[in-house]
Amino acid sequence: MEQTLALVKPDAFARKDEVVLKVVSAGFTVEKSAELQLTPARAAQFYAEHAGKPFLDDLCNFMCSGRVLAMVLSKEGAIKAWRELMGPTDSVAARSTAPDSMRALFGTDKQKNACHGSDSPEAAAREIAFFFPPSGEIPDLATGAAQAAPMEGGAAAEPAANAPPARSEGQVRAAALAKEYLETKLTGTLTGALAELAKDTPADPIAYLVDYLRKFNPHPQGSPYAKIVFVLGGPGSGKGTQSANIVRDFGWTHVSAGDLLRDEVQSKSTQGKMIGDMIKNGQIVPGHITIGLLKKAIVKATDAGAPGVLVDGFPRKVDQAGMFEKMVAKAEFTLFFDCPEKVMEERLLERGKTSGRSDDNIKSIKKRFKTFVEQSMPVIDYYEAKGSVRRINATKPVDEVYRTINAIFTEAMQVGNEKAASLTAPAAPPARAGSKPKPQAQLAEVAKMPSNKSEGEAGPALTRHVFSTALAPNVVAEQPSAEGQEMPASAAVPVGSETLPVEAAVAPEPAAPYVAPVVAPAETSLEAPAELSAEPADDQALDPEPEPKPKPEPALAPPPPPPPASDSDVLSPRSDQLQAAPELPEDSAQSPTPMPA
Ligand SMILES: Nc1ncnc2c1ncn2[C@@H]1O[C@H](COP(=O)(O)OP(=O)(O)O)[C@@H](O)[C@H]1O
Ligand SMILES: O=c1ccn([C@@H]2O[C@H](COP(=O)(O)OP(=O)(O)O)[C@@H](O)[C@H]2O)c(=O)[nH]1
Repeated sequence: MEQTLALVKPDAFARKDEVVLKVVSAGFTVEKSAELQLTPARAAQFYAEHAGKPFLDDLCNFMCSGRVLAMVLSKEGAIKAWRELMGPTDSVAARSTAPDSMRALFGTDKQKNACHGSDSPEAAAREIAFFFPPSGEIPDLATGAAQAAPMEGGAAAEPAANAPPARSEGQVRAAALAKEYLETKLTGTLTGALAELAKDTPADPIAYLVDYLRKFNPHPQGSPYAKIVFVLGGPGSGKGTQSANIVRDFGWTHVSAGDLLRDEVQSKSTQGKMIGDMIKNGQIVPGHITIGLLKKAIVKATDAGAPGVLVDGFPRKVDQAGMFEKMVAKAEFTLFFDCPEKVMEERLLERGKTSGRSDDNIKSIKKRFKTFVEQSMPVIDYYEAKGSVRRINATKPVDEVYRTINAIFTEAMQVGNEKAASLTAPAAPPARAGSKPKPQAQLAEVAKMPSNKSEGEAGPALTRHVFSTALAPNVVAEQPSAEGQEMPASAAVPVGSETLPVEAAVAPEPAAPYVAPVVAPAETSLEAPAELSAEPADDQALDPEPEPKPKPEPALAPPPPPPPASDSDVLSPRSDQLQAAPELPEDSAQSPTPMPA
C-alpha cells in the first residue's frame, strides 16, 4: 500500500481534528502520527531541496511558528490522492477552484496553506524517515537520513555471524513496546534537540538539552482540568438531586449536560431550536455540541478552583464517551443510578407538575426511556467493562441513597497524610453556587484529627482530598488490553492502530449547522471525532478557548461522616479491584497520546 507524508502546518494545527476527520473520511489510514515542534535547523533540513531559494527563511520561520502534526497516510495511490485532497498550493486560489480542499478550508494564502504532502514516492520515503525514523536507527543530523544505531559502547554493528542469539517472545514484545513508546513520546523532540545541540555546540550540552526539552516539551502536563466524575442513570433516577448533595459536602461543581442544553435552547442560538426539538423527543443531541458546552463549563469550574466536576447526564452514547476522552479528559469513575422505569416514571410525572420541562410528560418520558435503554445503557456496560462504575441502588429514599454516595466519594478520596499537618489554617473552599462554606473554626478543629483514620473510626478527619490514582480504575483499564474492551461499539473506524466508535454509523444524526467551540487539548490523540462530521461553515471556525489555568490544588472539603452503607446499596462497587490498582504516573491516565516521532 502506498504511503505518503502529510503535515498539518502551524496555521491549521488548531483544526487538526477536522483535518484528520477528512483524511479518514477520504479512505486514508493514519499509520503513524506525531505532534511536534520544528526547530529552525530541522525545518531547514526538511526543506533542504529549497536551499538558496528566497522564500526559504520565511517558510522555515512559518514552519517553526507553532506545532505541526505529522502523519504517515496509506491508501492506494496515497501520494496523488492526498495532494488532490490538499488542493492547490495557494489557499486563495483553492477557495475558488477546489473549495472543499484542505487548503481552501484551512489555509490562508500561498505560504500559510495548512498542509504539506510528499510529491513522489522518493520524497515520501525520505520525508517519512525524517519524521518517523525507522526503529533502531538514529537520524543523521547532517543529512536527515537514518543510519544504523551504534552498538552499546559506540562500537559499529557486528557482522551477522556474531549477532546475538535470537530473542524470546517476551523480549521481542518488550522491545516493540519500548520502540513504540520512544517513537511516540520522545524521538521527535529528542532528535530536534540533538540537531540544535550539534549546531550550537554549547559548553554544557547536558544543561542545554535539559533546557531545550523543557522548552519544547510536547507533554507539559497531565489533564489541565479538575477531576471529573460522570453521573449517569435513567431520567428521574435522582442524578440532579444527589449531585447537589455532593456539591454541598465535597465542594465539587455540578455540570448538568441537560441544563447546559436547555440554556442553549433558551439562548435562541442557531442550534437552540434543533436542541429543543431533540430534547422533547428524547433524542440525544450530537456529542460535539454537548462536549463544547461541557468543556466550557469544566474550564470555568477549573479556573474557579473546583477540586472536581460532576458531569451529570453525559456521555449518553458510547462514542460520546470516547470523544469526550479525546477532547477533554478521562473521568475518574462513573456513578451509576440504578433505578427501574416504573420508579423513574412516577418521579418524573411528579417532577413534571412543577419542573416546566418540555420532556417531563408521559409521551416524552417513554421516548427517553427507550433512548436510555438502547443508547445510554451501553455506556454503562462500556465503563463497567473497565471496572470504573460505582452502581447505586437509586430506589431508596434520598438520604439513604446519599449515604452510599457519600461513602463512595469519601473512599475515592485519598487522605493527604503528608499535607494534613500543615493545614491548620486551610484555604476557603472555592465559591460555588448553593454550597455552604464551612466555618474556619470547624475546619481547624477537624484538622487536629488523625488524618489516617477512616471517617467511620474518627469522624470527619481533615483531609486534603485528592483522588488517588490507585482509585482511578480507568487508569488500569487503559493499559494495552488483551480483552479488546476498549471499543465495544460494533461499528468502528480504524485510525492508525486504534479504533473509535462511530456514532454516525450506529445511528445517523442530522447534520448540525454548528461547530462547537471544542479545541482538543495538546495531548488529544488523532482519532477522528466521528461526530464532527458536520462541516464547519467558513465563518464558524473552531473557536479557540482560553487555555485553562494549571490545575489548582484540590480544595479543602471535609465531608460529613457517612454512616456505613449496606452492601445492597452499592450494587457493584468493585472497590476491591480498585484498591489493588497500581499507582501510575498521572500521565498514564490521559488519552493515549501520539507524540513526536
Ligand atoms: N431517592 C429518591 N426518592 C424519591 N424521590 C426522588 C429520589 N431522588 C430524586 N427524587 C425525585 O425524583 C425527581 C427526579 O430526580 P432528579 O434528581 O431530578 O433526577 P434526574 O436528574 O436523574 O433526572 C425529582 O423530583 C426528585 O425530587
Ligand atoms: O448529554 C446529553 C444530556 C442531555 N441530552 C438531552 O437532554 C435531555 C434531558 O437530559 P437531562 O440529563 O437533563 O435529564 P434526564 O432525562 O436524564 O433526567 C435528554 O433526554 C436529551 O434529549 C442530550 O442530548 N445529551
